[in-house]
Amino acid sequence: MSKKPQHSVRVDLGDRSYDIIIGQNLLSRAADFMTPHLASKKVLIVTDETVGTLYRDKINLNGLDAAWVTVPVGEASKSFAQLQIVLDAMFTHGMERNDTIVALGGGIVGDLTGFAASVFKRGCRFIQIPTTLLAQVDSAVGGKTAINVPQGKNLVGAFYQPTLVLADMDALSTLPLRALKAGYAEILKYGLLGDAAFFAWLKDNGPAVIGGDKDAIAQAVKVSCETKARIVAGDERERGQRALLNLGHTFGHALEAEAGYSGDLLHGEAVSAGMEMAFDFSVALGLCHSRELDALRAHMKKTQLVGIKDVAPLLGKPDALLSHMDQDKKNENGAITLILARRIGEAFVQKNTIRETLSNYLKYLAVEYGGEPQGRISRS
Ligand SMILES: NC(=O)c1ccc[n+]([C@@H]2O[C@H](COP(=O)([O-])OP(=O)(O)OC[C@H]3O[C@@H](n4cnc5c(N)ncnc54)[C@H](O)[C@@H]3O)[C@@H](O)[C@H]2O)c1
Ligand SMILES: O=C(O)C(=O)C[C@@H](O)[C@H](O)[C@H](O)COP(=O)(O)O
Ligand SMILES: [Zn+2]
Repeated sequence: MSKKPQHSVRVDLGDRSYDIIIGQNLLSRAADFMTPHLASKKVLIVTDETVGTLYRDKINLNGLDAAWVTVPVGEASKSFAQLQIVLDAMFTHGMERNDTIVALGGGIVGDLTGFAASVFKRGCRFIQIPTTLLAQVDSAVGGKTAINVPQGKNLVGAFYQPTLVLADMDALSTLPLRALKAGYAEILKYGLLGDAAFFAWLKDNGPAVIGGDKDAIAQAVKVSCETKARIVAGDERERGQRALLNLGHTFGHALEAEAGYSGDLLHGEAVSAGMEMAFDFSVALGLCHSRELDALRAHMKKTQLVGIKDVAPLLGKPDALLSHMDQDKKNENGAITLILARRIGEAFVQKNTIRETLSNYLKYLAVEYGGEPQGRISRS
């Protein structure tokens, strides 16, 4: 048994409360951690091809009646087709409502598996074992589950909480730098939306997080999970403050749609560019001082995050971006809701965005950056 430090963060949701266990050497003890949360021995592990290859032999499932299903890598797996494959595997394994489906992988596996859990026999038990930085700090926590449809990102899904989250820091040692940076974007989000002191910490420690420093990563995961757990506990179904977690996402999801959900633009990359847009738009509206945007840009440069310039080829069609934003789940009465900022550490929910103003901003982006091959996101 490892003596290395281990944190536990509680997501307080009454009888659906659960713990996020953050530590090292957890996969090798997975059965021990999971067993108290199981009502039966039968589990189905959902993973993707990469994670399955790396971790199938490393996760300890001793004593459990475990079956596996593997989906292809990439955003295209958040689909009805892969949902059907996962559900078929659950039926084939003879699962009942009290049996447990386990997501072993990044946010794509987690979102798909959680949605399968929510609909299988009207809801079965569900455990998250996130293996990307993004999934450990964000997607495995809070119960948003979804697949994508042609109309847009995450538009078919459910709020459905896991009973346990096991975040093993050791899994991150195999993560490519690009995926670490994509996860870092969601960590940065917590500083930007409501925690200037955390942003200050990231200014000093962000490069270490991206560089793979285990202590820095553990601290960043802990603070991120604490923040997300607090926000979710206060507003599970995004009727108010939870929408702050969507900072950068209204723009970001539109960019992902324009990129065709291809590997050219990862979710975390779209979010970092989207957060820069949210601050830039806030400055343009006179809601935020330009020095805040400058500070964000300086940090994004230092940590080499994807920014507006990098997504230039996706900015050439402002009307298309606007129509993607029209499908956003935060919208009310036909008007777009955006998460904007007053300063670093203070974001707010802006309902009823004036359409013409947003359209003009997107047109400005198209003229200023659009179509120029300044960045590395390729035109597909
Ligand atoms: N539900 C939520 O609250 C929430 C929050 C944030 C993001 N998301 C969703 O999460 C998805 C993005 O998740 P992601 O960034 O984890 O992407 P991902 O699941 O595609 O994982 C990124 C890549 O890393 C690989 N990988 C995973 N773990 C690995 C490991 N330990 N070692 C080596 N390679 C590994 C995967 O195979 C994949 O190629 C998006 O669909 C996004 O919409 C959901
Ligand atoms: O948990 C939340 O709430 C979030 O918004 C977290 C986001 O990082 C995540 O990408 C989420 O899936 C986006 O939610 P959506 O409702 O815009 O699909
Ligand atoms: Zn996100």
